[in-house]
Amino acid sequence: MSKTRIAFIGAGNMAASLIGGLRAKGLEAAQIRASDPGEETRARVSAEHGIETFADNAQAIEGADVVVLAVKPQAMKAVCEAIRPSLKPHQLVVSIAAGITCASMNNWLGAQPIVRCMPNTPALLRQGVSGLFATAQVTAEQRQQAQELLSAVGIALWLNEEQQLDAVTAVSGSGPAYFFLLIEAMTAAGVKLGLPADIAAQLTLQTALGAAHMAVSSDVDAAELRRRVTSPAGTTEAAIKSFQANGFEALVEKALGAAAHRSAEMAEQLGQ
Ligand SMILES: NC(=O)C1=CN([C@@H]2O[C@H](COP(=O)(O)OP(=O)(O)OC[C@H]3O[C@@H](n4cnc5c(N)ncnc54)[C@H](OP(=O)(O)O)[C@@H]3O)[C@@H](O)[C@H]2O)C=CC1
Ligand SMILES: O=C(O)[C@@H]1CCC=N1
Repeated sequence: MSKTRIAFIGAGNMAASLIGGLRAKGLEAAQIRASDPGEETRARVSAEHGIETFADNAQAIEGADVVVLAVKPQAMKAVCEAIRPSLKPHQLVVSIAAGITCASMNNWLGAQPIVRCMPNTPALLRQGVSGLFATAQVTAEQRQQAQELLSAVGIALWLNEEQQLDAVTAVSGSGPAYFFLLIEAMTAAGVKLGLPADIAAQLTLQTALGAAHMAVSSDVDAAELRRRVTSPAGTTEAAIKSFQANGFEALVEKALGAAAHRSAEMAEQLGQ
């Protein structure tokens, strides 16, 4: 990765997180370029990361080893078709767009080596996790380049089946939003139980942080950690029983199913 040149098409939230991670990992500013139609976006990314930015996608990809497609799924077809004449066969295309298949991208781009992946927003703090899938055209060196790109902002996990990216999107791509929803709901419940809002928020946030640290660093699983909090006939048991009587696990399964279904549906709707 030390000499790899990377071009980002789209310089929004996820691209900025990835660029920040790469710069923190020691990539030179000159190795990274980005293009975006927004003048303010370009100025912000340039100022924050010292990289060159372009309004023209074709200019950004000139000389790049890796081209990262970081635009909204709805913009992918037009972006791919527009850059097709400028791409060289050896350039690796890495897509982070939700619900856009490699087959669709190959239709729009031609027979380009493609890695499709699904990162998440904690990438901003280099605490992200990504699932990655490579097409058959991707060389071992390009696989390594994609691995290093995504592991600059967290953990990178390879998948053997592209379809599994729908599940990755449901679990970790969208996942931060579920934890934020739980934080919102616990804070609101704490307030209803009589706590000042700032105290309820601090209690909830530090509990989320502490629990996540424990779950990551402990040598026992989450079920055992939960058991250790749950005293027989105590307060936790009362809460867990209430969650489960109201179908908590089924609710989570249904919600993640809806996200995975939407990912597959987007592939159908946007992939033509
Ligand atoms: N946000 C998340 O949690 C995650 C997002 N993703 C995926 O990452 C991708 C980007 O998402 P995110 O960063 O949140 O979105 P953003 O909207 O923040 O970033 C996309 C950027 O692309 C720009 N853009 C639009 N059209 C073009 C074009 N033709 N050429 C170049 N740039 C263009 C947009 O400009 P403008 O705003 O002016 O249109 C915008 O600045 C999406 O495909 C999403 O599915 C993946 C994992 C997690
Ligand atoms: O909501 C979305 O579609 C994107 C993909 C995963 C997170 N955000």
